[in-house]
Amino acid sequence: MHIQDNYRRPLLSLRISLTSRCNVNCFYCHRDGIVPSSGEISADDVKNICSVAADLGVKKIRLSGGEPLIRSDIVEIVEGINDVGFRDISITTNGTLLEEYSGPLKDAGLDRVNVSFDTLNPETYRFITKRDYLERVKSGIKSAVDAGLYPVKINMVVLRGVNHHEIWDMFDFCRENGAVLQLIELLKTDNCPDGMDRYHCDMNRIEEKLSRMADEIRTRKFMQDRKKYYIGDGEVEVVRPMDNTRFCANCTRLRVTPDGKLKPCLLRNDNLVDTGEALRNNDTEMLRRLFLEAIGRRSPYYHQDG
Ligand SMILES: Nc1nc2c(ncn2[C@@H]2O[C@H](COP(=O)(O)OP(=O)(O)OP(=O)(O)O)[C@@H](O)[C@H]2O)c(=O)[nH]1
Ligand SMILES: C[S@@+](CC[C@H](N)C(=O)[O-])C[C@H]1O[C@@H](n2cnc3c(N)ncnc32)[C@H](O)[C@@H]1O
Ligand code: SF4
Ligand code: SF4
Repeated sequence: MHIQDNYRRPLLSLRISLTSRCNVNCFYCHRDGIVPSSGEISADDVKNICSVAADLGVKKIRLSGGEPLIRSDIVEIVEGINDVGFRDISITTNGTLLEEYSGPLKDAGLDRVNVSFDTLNPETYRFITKRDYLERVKSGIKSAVDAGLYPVKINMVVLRGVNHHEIWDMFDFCRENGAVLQLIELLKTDNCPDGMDRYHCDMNRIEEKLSRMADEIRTRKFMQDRKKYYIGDGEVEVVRPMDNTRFCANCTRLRVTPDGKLKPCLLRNDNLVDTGEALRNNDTEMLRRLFLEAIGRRSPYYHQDG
């Protein structure tokens, strides 16, 4: 049984932001739409939240942030989630600490990772992240593939004038390393700094080219109707959330902030549901009620008449 929201969208997936902290500083970062906070829920809290989510029909857990791998208890967190039992446990990471963690995370029950990696050029990498970790990320990606995390997806935010000309090099890099390329449209949120418009890239032209080259195109129904292009032995997925009513109409996610608030939508912070008291009192019934409240507050951010 899946609980549906008021727009008949089932709740299938929970995205937990484990921290607002990060060890790099990407200039475009929306931090998963989260207002930074210093509080971080414990590994036990994460497990309790996931138990209630599983009871309500959630099948997939995604850990994100900030940078989730800077949590020193990240392996314990994944073990706890794995004990509850889900079809799919994944992490979105910048990959800088992945070489150290791929094996332990796989052993703890992690299924897969998405690694944010926008460029193969060291200068461009430094321009985007303000750090020199490009080689570390490459090693991290290889270690994830070697550890058997599958699929390993490479998240490339397409930035006009910065990396848009690198798409095919990234596609080759992914093919050579057994990863899937995920092209992401730059999203402007309240969290993003000003002046981002000049980096926004028209994804239509990219998708037209992918369509011409693809041997097969598939649509991910319960994943916001995203398109997947199969080209030779490679695979490219395109994520286009901006002003995309179909994307929101097929949204099946609820989020959790680092300080334990349920967040019905990436792009809103005015309808959060605080679970602090329920977590402190270990009150599963109350936590369940709060989940239902948050599900009731879910609504498509971009919609036909708005
Ligand atoms: N508007 C919007 N954008 C999202 C949402 N979830 C993810 N995104 C965007 O999608 C990009 C990739 O997110 P990931 O955390 O790698 O996960 P994913 O691609 O959604 O998940 P999988 O394809 O299952 O691996 C991010 O850059 C976000 O900007 C969402 O719920 N709403
Ligand atoms: C906020 S990060 C958190 C997890 C981790 N630190 C990482 O970078 O993968 C999650 C994803 O959001 C993407 N992202 C961040 N800001 C974005 C923006 N303005 N538009 C589109 N995607 C963005 C990142 O590239 C990354 O793939
Ligand atoms: S690594 Fe992730 S959280 Fe950190 S700044 Fe980059 S996109 Fe944001
Ligand atoms: S409703 Fe739209 S913007 Fe909000 S989380 Fe879902 S897909 Fe993202």
